[in-house]
Amino acid sequence: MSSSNSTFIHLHTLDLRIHDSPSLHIAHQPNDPSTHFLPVYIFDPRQLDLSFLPNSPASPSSKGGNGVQKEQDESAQYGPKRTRSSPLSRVGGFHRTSPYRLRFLLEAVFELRESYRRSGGDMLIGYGKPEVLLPSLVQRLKQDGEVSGVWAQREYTVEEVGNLRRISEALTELGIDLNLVDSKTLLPPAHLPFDPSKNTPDVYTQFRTKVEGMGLHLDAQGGGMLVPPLKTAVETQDGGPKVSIDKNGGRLKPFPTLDLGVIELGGKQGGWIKQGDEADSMTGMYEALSRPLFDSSPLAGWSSSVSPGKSGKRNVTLPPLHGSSPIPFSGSEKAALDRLEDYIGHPPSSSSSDSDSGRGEKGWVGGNKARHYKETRNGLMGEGFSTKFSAWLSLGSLSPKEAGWRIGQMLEALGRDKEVYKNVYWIMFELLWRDFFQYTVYKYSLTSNDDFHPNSTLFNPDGFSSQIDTYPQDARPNVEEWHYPNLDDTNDVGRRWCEGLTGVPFIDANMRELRETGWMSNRGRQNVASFLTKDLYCDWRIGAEFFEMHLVDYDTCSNWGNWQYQAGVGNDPRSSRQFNPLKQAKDYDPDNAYVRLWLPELKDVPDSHIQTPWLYNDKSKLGGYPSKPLVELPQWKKFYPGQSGSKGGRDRHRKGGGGGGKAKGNSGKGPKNSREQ
Ligand SMILES: Cc1cc2nc3c(=O)[nH]c(=O)nc-3n(C[C@H](O)[C@H](O)[C@H](O)COP(=O)(O)OP(=O)(O)OC[C@H]3O[C@@H](n4cnc5c(N)ncnc54)[C@H](O)[C@@H]3O)c2cc1C
Repeated sequence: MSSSNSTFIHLHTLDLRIHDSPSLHIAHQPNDPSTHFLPVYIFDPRQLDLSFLPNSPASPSSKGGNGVQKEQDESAQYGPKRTRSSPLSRVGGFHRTSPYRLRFLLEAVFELRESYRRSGGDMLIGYGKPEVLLPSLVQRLKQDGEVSGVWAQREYTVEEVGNLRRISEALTELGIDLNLVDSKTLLPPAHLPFDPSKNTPDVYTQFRTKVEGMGLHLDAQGGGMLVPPLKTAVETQDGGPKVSIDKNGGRLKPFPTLDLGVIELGGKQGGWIKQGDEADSMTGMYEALSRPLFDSSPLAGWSSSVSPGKSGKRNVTLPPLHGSSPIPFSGSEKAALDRLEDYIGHPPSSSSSDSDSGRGEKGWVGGNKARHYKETRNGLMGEGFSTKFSAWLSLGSLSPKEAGWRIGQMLEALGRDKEVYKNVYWIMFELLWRDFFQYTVYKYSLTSNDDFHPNSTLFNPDGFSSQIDTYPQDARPNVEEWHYPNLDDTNDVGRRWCEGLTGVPFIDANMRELRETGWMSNRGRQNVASFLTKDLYCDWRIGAEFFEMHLVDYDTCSNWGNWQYQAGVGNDPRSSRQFNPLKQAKDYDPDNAYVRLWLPELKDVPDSHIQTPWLYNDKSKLGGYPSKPLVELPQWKKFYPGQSGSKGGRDRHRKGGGGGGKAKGNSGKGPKNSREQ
């Protein structure tokens, strides 16, 4: 590179996409001085055990979640200015990333590199602490030219903000700025009608009312609630998105020439992936990063579809998806955009034949699933009952603005049909929940100067409740009375919950599905969280960490925020939220298909007793399933076989679209119901 070269570096973190990319947009403005565009992704030892990659920092060995583990170093403490140093969770000692989560991440990362390559550029992949790797890269680039700046997505959570801050400090020493862009939420912080760091309402309905007050009309100048996504990519015919910008002749600025071999990193600090390295492919990287996962399998093990065979040989291909997975998708940006198309559809293009939708309806193409979303969203089985956008949103391979804008377009096109409007708008309603949790966490983690809040409470047992008063403190659970699970004890109720062995089939089926597929429906999540915290009275953080390990859509704000909400230590406006698993099974698994799918050992138990096997006389038919539930509550009795609330003579309900049980519990409740999630 000549000294007139200037490189724009974008550090990809949870923004694994090229569509709606502020960095691509900024780097290609006429006034931007950079001559080259260098995207980077770095696997971080705080998320993944990197021990099997060359020159890697050794990670603390995992207990695999077999005992409550408190890390001894200061990183174990939750609080300002502290971060963790290990890829294990703090309370349960679980791996933070399961093989399925890893698969989804690798697909997103490596496919992103393909998108850059398809566009004439490339992406650098490294492993180690970004605050160590990035400065060494900058120093190397500065030998031959300039670095115009390093850019990354703004985050709102203590750990991620701490990481960005360390990067910023290291770069400042080299005279380089770390610039942050807002690409994480549907509604960017500067667009909100309040200062999110101080005034995010504590109750969802108030949050929603304020933002909806801006109007849903799609205003290209950003006058309405929604902000138009940036047009930085187009779909190609040959299998994926490609960078396309309205400046620079539509072309991506070139990738700089780099000799990675000469970038100096201290011993055991990680490295950059070079062409031909074993880890220079999805499967190669999977092999290195999954080894520690199989070397210490967690409580209840990994999915039977990914576990090493009996010979002990590891799986060296990407783990195959479970045959009944409700999320049979890749983590790539292309898969995200395909899903958006499949679920929502698109406006007719004037040039193509789809100006008439083919459904006898002008103005919109496709979107059949979205048209029924509100009716199906409480389903449990199949891919179609809900959008599944969360998995791509969590990694940023789908832009929330892109999704929201497309939904807004559909509403504009079809809004006169009240039924369609109600169904489609409910997706927006849910996306706003996501923003609500992002900004709640922001408010209670960071101040308006982006300093750490002195009392960050996202991960503490009493959650936000020490700071907010959505309902009286004396109606909150007493944290002192909680059971702190001993996961080494096979009889511990917290452990039995993790293993899907509580003896309550509706709960256990959901927990088995989570382990087997990396997914659980929203209905299931609410139920198992309520059961752990309200029925078993366990520390909710075990549940949040177990979810973090397994969920392919794990998102810090949505996960920990929802867990607090369910546990009664968050910003739920209602104190009495407790799900009755038998009523829930009756309403949402009316023909028992869900429980039968995930608890095959109960195959010989008749329908009359499959949700209450402890009441079945012939215990020999339980196939090893617990013969007694861990708890039995009086309010369940109404739903026992033969009782007034039970299914009686096999009352079969019609199935909703996409294979999900039609949500009975919800019908008739419009978006005015603030508590509905
Ligand atoms: C205990 C618990 C833990 C959860 N952990 C996570 C998590 O780690 N990551 C995550 O993305 N969601 C989490 N959720 C929220 C919700 O369950 C999922 O977002 C939803 O099930 C994802 O499926 P979907 O994309 O098909 O959602 P859809 O029903 O299609 O909704 C569309 C989008 O709205 C957003 N959304 C919907 N419900 C919620 C909600 N309650 N909170 C925040 N956003 C919401 C999601 O982005 C989702 O993709 C959790 C909920 C509970 C009760």
